[in-house]
Amino acid sequence: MTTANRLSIAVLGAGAWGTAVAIAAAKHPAHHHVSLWVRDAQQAEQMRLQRRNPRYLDEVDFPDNLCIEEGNFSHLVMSADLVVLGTPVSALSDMLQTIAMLSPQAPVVWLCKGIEQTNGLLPHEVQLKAAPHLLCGVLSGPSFALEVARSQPTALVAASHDARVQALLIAAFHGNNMRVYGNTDLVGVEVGGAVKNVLAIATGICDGLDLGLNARAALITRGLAEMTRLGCALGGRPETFMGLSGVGDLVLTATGGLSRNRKVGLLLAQGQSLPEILATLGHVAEGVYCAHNVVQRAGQLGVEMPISAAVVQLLEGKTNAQELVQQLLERDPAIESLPSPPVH
Ligand SMILES: NC(=O)C1=CN([C@@H]2O[C@H](COP(=O)(O)OP(=O)(O)OC[C@H]3O[C@@H](n4cnc5c(N)ncnc54)[C@H](O)[C@@H]3O)[C@@H](O)[C@H]2O)C=CC1
Ligand SMILES: O=C(CO)COP(=O)(O)O
Repeated sequence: MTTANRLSIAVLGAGAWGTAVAIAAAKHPAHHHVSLWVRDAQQAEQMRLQRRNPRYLDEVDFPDNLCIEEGNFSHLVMSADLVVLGTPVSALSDMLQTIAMLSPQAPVVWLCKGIEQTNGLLPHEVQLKAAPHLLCGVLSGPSFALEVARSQPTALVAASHDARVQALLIAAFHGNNMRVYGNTDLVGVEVGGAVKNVLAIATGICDGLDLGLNARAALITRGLAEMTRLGCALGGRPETFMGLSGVGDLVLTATGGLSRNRKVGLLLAQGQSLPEILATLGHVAEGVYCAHNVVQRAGQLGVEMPISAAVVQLLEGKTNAQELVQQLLERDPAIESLPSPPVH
């Protein structure tokens, strides 16, 4: 740390969320020094000239203490008090390996929400495989990039097994219009972040077919039961799914007009093909890439996830939106099984 409260923060990856998080850190009352590393040199040049990100959040100006960087990011990682990875899940393994080589002691947190497509690992499992000795954590919770960039009130979860990483995340982001809550349940927080994306595709389909608000509430509630079952089977704590990274992010993403995953569902319901949708979306919709792995991991653990399984069938072109709804409605009657509340 450079002074008592002022941190040097390197945000690697300048998509919508990396950019918004960099803006939030730079606007923090401690006036952190923030470097936002951009992979694409042309985009970096535009951002430096315009002092905003014309590709993703073009209405929000960068504070003066936010520097745009490109090229080799070694110096940024080696001089940072905190490294924030703003890239999608697909880039996590490579980024962590590179950082571990550059600065094995660097505290690193990721922002991505999903499961790695190639081997079905949650982000912290990717880290354990790729760079097991790094000090790590995840920042998650209900947070649309545009609202964070505009400094609208937001509450997040900083999850890490390491109290120093939690404290750094709180020092970096808690303040002004952002509240950051500590948590040690990495599994629960990451399962929430991954599964809510799949469920947001489902509610997008529901709303795209105009099935009504009753249907949407049912999908969210039964979706939360799916998320909780999988998360607990993987070792997460049931109460985490009642928190910001569970029901909080599920409600936001499943109902909010700014969600890309929900948009995928809306467009699928209108009859567009997945390749068409992905070609025009302009952002990563992690639910598309992790739905299969969510269902596969659930299957390995004997966990039933009918809504997520139906989304996978639709994404794989094995059913259409109307058939998917029929399939869910025709399931046998069941007892409403809910996870027991935690005993304190
Ligand atoms: N946009 C949002 O509101 C939120 C997004 N997230 C999560 O954050 C992650 C990133 O999302 P967005 O920024 O919205 O995606 P985005 O689609 O807006 O941007 C992704 C960025 O990552 C860059 N990128 C991809 N691979 C890279 C690599 N190997 N090295 C460097 N840069 C690379 C791309 O060039 C692009 O700029 C996703 O996992 C998403 O689920 C989490 C919370 C909120
Ligand atoms: O994670 C998010 C909000 O918390 C963003 O969701 P989408 O990726 O669906 O836009």
